[in-house]
Amino acid sequence: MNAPVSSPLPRGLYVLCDDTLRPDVPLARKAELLLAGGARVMQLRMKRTPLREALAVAREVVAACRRAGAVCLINDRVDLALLTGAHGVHVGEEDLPPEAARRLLGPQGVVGVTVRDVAGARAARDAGADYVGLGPLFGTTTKQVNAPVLGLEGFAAVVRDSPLPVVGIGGVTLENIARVAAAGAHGGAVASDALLAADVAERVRLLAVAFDRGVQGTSLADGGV
Ligand SMILES: Cc1ncc(COP(=O)(O)OP(=O)(O)O)c(N)n1
Ligand SMILES: Cc1ncsc1CCOP(=O)(O)O
Ligand SMILES: [Mg+2]
Repeated sequence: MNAPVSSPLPRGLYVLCDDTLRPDVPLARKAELLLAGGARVMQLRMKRTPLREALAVAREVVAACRRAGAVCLINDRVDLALLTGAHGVHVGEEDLPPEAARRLLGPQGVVGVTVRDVAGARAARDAGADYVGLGPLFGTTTKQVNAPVLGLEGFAAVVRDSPLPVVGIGGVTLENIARVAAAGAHGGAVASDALLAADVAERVRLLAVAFDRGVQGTSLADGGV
């Protein structure tokens, strides 16, 4: 068990503003709805947006996040993060390595890295990452992931020994996010459960409250406040 670590990322709900879900809705509108629901951490995940359009969209979304006081991370692209003044990036094994992301962003930039286990989390720490994204926690259709589903117990086991704050991802929903928080997650990353909701802003509100309730559940069980 590692000692608690401080993080540039606020603990709580972590939303993905994703271009593969509801492609009929512009990303800037999705970001507006997610922020209206009180999102504090947003990752802009553009998998099918042409690069020049992605740059323009990222400029809009980063500005909206900054106005709302939310942290904005760009998925995959360190260049877009630098050009738009985003707070940081999230990178996985098909992206620039975390050492390179850190070098380009400098000490203040937030670097998140996808990992599958404790060894990955330690390597991410050594590479200068601020947090790790760990999944898939549950089944998901948003991304085809070539790794086994961890489930809550597998997730909690990695969290216990991770030297970095852990954001859980993959199939996180309103139904399970409190348990993800209670398992020790620093963040619960949600894409489809928020973006496919009839009322996106209201769903974000409920998800954030449920995560916080899960955190409190843990501290109560630990004899805390
Ligand atoms: C918080 C968080 N964790 C993991 C991922 C997955 O990143 P990656 O493995 O690079 O896959 P893509 O999202 O790029 O398809 C993530 N995006 N966010
Ligand atoms: C990007 C990513 N990486 C692992 S699962 C996933 C998608 C998460 O989306 P959802 O919240 O809809 O399961
Ligand atoms: Mg990636």
